[in-house]
Amino acid sequence: MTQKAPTILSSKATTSTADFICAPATVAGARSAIAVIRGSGAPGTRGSVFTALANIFLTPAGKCAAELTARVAHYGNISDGDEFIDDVLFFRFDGPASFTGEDSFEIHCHGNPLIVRAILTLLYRHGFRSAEPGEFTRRAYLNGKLGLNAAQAVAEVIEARSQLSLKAAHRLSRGTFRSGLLSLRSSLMNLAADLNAELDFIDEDIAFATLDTKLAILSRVEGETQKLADDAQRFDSIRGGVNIAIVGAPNAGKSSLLNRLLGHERSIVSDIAGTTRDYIEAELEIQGVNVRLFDTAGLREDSGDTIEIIGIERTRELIGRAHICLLIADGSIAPTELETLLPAETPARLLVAVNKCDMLHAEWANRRKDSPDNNSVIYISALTGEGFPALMQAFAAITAELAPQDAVPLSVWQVKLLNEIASLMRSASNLLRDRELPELIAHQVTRAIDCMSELTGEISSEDILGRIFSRFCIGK
Ligand SMILES: Nc1nc2c(c(=O)[nH]1)N(C=O)[C@@H](CNc1ccc(C(=O)N[C@@H](CCC(=O)O)C(=O)O)cc1)CN2
Ligand SMILES: Nc1nc2c(ncn2[C@@H]2O[C@H](COP(=O)(O)OP(=O)(O)OP(=O)(O)O)[C@@H](O)[C@H]2O)c(=O)[nH]1
Ligand SMILES: [Mg+2]
Repeated sequence: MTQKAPTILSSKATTSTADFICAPATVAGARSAIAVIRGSGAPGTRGSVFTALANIFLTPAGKCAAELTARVAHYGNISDGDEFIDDVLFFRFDGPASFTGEDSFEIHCHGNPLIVRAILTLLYRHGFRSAEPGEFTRRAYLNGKLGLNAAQAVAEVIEARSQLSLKAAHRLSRGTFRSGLLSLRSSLMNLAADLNAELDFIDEDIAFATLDTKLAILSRVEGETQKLADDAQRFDSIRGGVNIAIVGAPNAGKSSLLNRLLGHERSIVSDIAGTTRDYIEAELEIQGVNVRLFDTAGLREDSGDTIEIIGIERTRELIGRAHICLLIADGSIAPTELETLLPAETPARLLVAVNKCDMLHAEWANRRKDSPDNNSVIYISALTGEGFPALMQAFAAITAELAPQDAVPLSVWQVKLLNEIASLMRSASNLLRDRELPELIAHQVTRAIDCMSELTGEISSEDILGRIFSRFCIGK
């Protein structure tokens, strides 16, 4: 499980890795059956984390942490001198066979914040300090227990709000992103070696790889890094959820639709046109995707009501932020031109649903006969639920396009590096075609190799580590 420890440029770490750290690993401040406190630290002149616990934890047989076997649950008491604090389960992990790679332990106590507080206070008095956010995972990374991408993925796994995000996080931790980049990097390294060799034999005019071979490598790296960057950006836009704005003429059944999707009466429904004034937001999961639904004020051009006009303005704003604009037509009345109600320029994908198909107007019925349900128009009834499976399928099809299948969650700095590599590849290709000096081309290639090492965490800096691990919660 252990890999080569990374190279960290600049050693200005904000916190010392020699410290003994501790933190709650479960939600702090909440009551639960059990709470977990973890601690970690490498042994040094003042002994190990286990000897530091000597006056805190004892088993009924009178054994202290330093005398216990690793990786076994030990029952015992935590006490502060004569004062009993809690009876707990204690786990000891001996470095390097631990999550952090250091000597570490877990205390599983009763899940009361008062007890957690008391145990932490006791640990602080016995040589531990509170861990920084992400410090356990940071240590695991520094000790070569996980790659940087896998460490990043830990935060994503905890943060994921949908199955979609969870899957993307798993892809990041499984290392396909990393191994893909390492393979691209090794082909660039071969290319750089060739270019440098050409430099050495420049007078003899020996080419080590043909121009086409070199261009093919550059183009492959460009294509793949650009795709990774684009996919990550597309994924990022729906990470917080896919926004679906339900819009349409007043009384079309927008609120009824929201309520049916949610399975409860969230929005007020009435036969009075203009019932919904301000938009209403609700969250749900559709086929593994986190969706934010917005029920909006009906759009009409001739409203004289000041509040309704403000509501309509807000609807238009919302459409501008939506991924999907679900336009609801009232199927019980003759079709009217609805698209004119929408803002002309919107990045949102348009999906039209004709509601009230349980009492379809003759003209709609004729249209339906001519062109039955298709990907752009779906007939539904918010009253009976007819057409909802087709609606769900249409949502799923659009989100599948919005969310690339093999995307991984990346940070802004990583997307920037990927874009930089792609652009270096383009300029290197141009230099090659212009028969420029190999050293100029080698320079671009070398820079791209460095970018790749940063992306996979082979090389890192305190700055990058700070950015990654500060996003974690304490205790992770
Ligand atoms: N109680 C508890 N549950 C947990 C964790 C934890 O730290 N404690 N984890 C923490 O995030 C996750 C599991 N991840 C872990 C990863 C590595 C090791 C570990 O001890 N690794 C050793 C031995 C591996 C082995 O036995 O093969 C090693 O890498 O050498 C432990 C947990 C999720 N569940
Ligand atoms: N028959 C039938 N009636 C429906 C259907 N959906 C909604 N209605 C009725 O249509 C009326 C308007 O429904 P709402 O959900 O309030 O419509 P809305 O689009 O939110 O209206 P505003 O908020 O005013 O813009 C109510 O009387 C609903 O009961 C449907 O599928 N079939
Ligand atoms: Mg409404």
